[in-house]
Amino acid sequence: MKNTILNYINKNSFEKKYSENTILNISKSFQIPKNTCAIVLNKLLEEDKIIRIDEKPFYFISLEYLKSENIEVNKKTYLNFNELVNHKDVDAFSKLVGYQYSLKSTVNKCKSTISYPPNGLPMLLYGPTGTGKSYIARLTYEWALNENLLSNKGKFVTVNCSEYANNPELLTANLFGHVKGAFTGADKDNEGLISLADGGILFLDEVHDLKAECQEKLFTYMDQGIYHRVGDNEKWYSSNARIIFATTENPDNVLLKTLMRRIPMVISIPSLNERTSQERLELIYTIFYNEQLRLNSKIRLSSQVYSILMTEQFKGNVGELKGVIQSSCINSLLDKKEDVITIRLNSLPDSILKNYQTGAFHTNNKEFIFVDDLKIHSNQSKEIIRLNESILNCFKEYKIHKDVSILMEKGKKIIGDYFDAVILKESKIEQSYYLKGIDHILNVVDDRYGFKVTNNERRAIAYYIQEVIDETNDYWNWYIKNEEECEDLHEILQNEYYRTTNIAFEICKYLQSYFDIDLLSIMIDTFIFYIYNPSRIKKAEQKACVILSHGYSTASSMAEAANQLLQEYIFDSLDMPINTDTQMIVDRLNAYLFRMGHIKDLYLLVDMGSLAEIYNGLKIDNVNVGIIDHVSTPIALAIGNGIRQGIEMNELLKRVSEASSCTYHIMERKIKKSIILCSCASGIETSNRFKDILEESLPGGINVEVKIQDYSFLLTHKDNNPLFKEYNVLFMIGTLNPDIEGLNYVGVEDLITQANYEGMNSYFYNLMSEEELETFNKNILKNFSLSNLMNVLTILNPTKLLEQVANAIDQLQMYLRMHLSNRTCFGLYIHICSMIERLIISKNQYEYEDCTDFERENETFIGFTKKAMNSIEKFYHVEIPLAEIKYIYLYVKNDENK
Ligand SMILES: Nc1ncnc2c1ncn2[C@@H]1O[C@H](COP(=O)(O)OP(=O)(O)OP(=O)(O)O)[C@@H](O)[C@H]1O
Repeated sequence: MKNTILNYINKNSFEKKYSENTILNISKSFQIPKNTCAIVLNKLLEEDKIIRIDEKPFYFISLEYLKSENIEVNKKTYLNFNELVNHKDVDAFSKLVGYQYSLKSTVNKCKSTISYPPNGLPMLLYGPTGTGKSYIARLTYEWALNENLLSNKGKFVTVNCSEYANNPELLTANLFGHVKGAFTGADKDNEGLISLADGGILFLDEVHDLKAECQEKLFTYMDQGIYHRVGDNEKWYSSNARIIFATTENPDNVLLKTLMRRIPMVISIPSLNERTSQERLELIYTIFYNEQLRLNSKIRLSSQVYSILMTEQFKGNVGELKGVIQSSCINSLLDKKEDVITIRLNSLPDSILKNYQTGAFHTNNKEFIFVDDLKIHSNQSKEIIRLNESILNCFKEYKIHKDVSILMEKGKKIIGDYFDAVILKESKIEQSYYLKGIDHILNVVDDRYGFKVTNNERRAIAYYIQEVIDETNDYWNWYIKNEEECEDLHEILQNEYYRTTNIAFEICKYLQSYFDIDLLSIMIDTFIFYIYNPSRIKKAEQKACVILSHGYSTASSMAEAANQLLQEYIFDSLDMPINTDTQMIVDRLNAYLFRMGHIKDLYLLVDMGSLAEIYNGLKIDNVNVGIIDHVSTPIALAIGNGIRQGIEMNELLKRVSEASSCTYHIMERKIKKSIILCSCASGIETSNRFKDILEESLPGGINVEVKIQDYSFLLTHKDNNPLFKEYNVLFMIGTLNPDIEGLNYVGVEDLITQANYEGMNSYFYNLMSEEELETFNKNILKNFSLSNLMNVLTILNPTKLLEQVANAIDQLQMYLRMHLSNRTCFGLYIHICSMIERLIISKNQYEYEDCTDFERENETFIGFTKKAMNSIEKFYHVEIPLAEIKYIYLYVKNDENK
């Protein structure tokens, strides 16, 4: 059974359907009880075969799959998918309901106090019972641990002072430790809790019960970090524990003034009644949700129970609310049908029920609310943030599956769901101001691009905009936190869906100026997902049609009219003031084409000007360019219609020119052959060997060649290299980056250490299918292993040579007092081994560059290198020239560990 379940999880993981790996699905698929299923899953978890993502509902992903994707796994459970993929530790406080609302300033104060340099400051949490003081103290510890503020083994040690209210001496002895014989019963030394908390946090709960003598004894520790154990007033002990106090009493009344003076931060925690009903709802949901997990069942509650939980003045605050919910779950365990536990009025504990008289409720007793549905309500106020989060989650998944059509499909669904959910929310869009503005903007866009928006969608957009405005602060904060990801997502959408991006951008620009809101890329992306319509826009995506005309708005009016009449966005326009010369036209066109990304056909509709001159100036390859002159609106319409019907460029331009007096010219795609360039600072021989390995690694039938070039030639010619003109150089593989603008570089050491396959794969865009890329990566993995490379690179005894070189590099690191990264070491191994062979064979009489400056400026480095290489030089009877030492120097200088 275990293996069958593992196979199931594995299969879903590889198909990226992770979220199907829930206990419920697994138990249904294999017809086994959920409890049994949970036991098996826990076993698999224990055995490191799977990990658990604690989203709601939680699901599992197989380790085999994660390994295949090179996703680093360093624990068994993750709070969410984002944490797994980005390895960002989720803020420990995010578990605290209200951490962004009523407890926001509390959390901020805890964070800044505990991290105050050098060792944090003492703080006091003050609030009624059950408000979460202990929980907050614990989360402060987790947070500090994640932030590396505490030592690795630093513990969280709790002392509840009220437990010692009648025996203060025992508390002092337990806290500070005691020596053998200090008091009756002290039969051995005891290190004490302050010592146990060394490097961590000591949490003194109910500190109002800490007697004055003990408070005083704490001062010395708080001031100097030292203390005496009970029974030994001679010896000083030291500890580095940060202290958090908590009390339910007014601290000014119960703590010594001298202690209060030593606590710079007193944080008061609000009672449950002081929190918003939104937050109370979230608390109820979270507590029930955890019970669902524990009991492995769905829970529903009657509307009466719901209403009591929402309104009751719980004196014991969150703690009491939690207790009431837990006991009502226990009381209802027997009322479990078809895996659903029902919580009714009589499930509530008597202490609550006695406050309510029978008949006080008029709500329909048959109404039940499922706990899972509470979630939707509990997060209502920040829908916009949740929307953004969902979009970014899609993007995170995209980074694994790399299929932009799936990204688009999921993004569209998220926006669709959001629209569905908000359309009915009248309250937010009462003000006709929003709707009026949105109507106005969407009508303009409709006129330009034939982009129809239904009334319901208009309402949803109005709601969205109002949320952006209402939640500006949170919206911004969220964006700042996720800026990098947002911009990456935007870049991908813009490259792949340029025309859709144009429309989305235009809508957002209008919204920005009409409502005076900030234009963030996530907003544009939201609109890209919303307006993208595969049947309408996709076919136009690979084609660009630009109307170029002299005059201030001739081209744009023509494009606008044509798009409107065609009811589709086909034409872009470039207006050329009368005195614009051809070069300026060409420059603007090139900028436009650069933004367009991948297109196959470019239609240029021009009013006059030299067609050939325009064409020759275009900086594009692999695109069919059709230029037609004497453009007019009817000609644009005829072309637009033809494109919509899918007529091929040659045929279309022929037809249009025959029916009018204009001429056209087509330049077929000029396809430059794509190549990978091998060029090694270690010599042409090494380049040649890399070339062989690469050719062996490329899957059959791929239209990519491998070429070599002398490294010094590459350096002298920089971007003026004739090879770059003749070929489309996908990237260069070598042992040292020549840093040439526009030349992508992949270091051999990256291939050995399997770093950055992703970057390399992206250079094969459109040249290899997913499967071919996979084969290629597997071959690279095999062929570029260090041992294989050594075998191929040298005719000397590779094991011996590698050992000697590795020793030399170790010595060099020691002399330099540096620790080089693995990447740099691998690069150096390859480089130096190839160099030694070259020196021995002396086939390549290298013209070494003049190194006088290098020699003068790096005397120490040269001395160290010679010393480290000394035994190799002796063994192989070679002398390592200065220019080679300079290469080694460059490697070391570029090391990322530095
Ligand atoms: N904001 C919150 N989010 C989630 N759970 C909470 C929150 N606040 C409190 N709880 C839960 O409520 C229970 C009571 O909290 P806690 O024991 O921390 O309160 P306290 O203020 O220390 O109480 P006391 O003063 O009686 O010691 C705990 O189980 C805690 O996990």
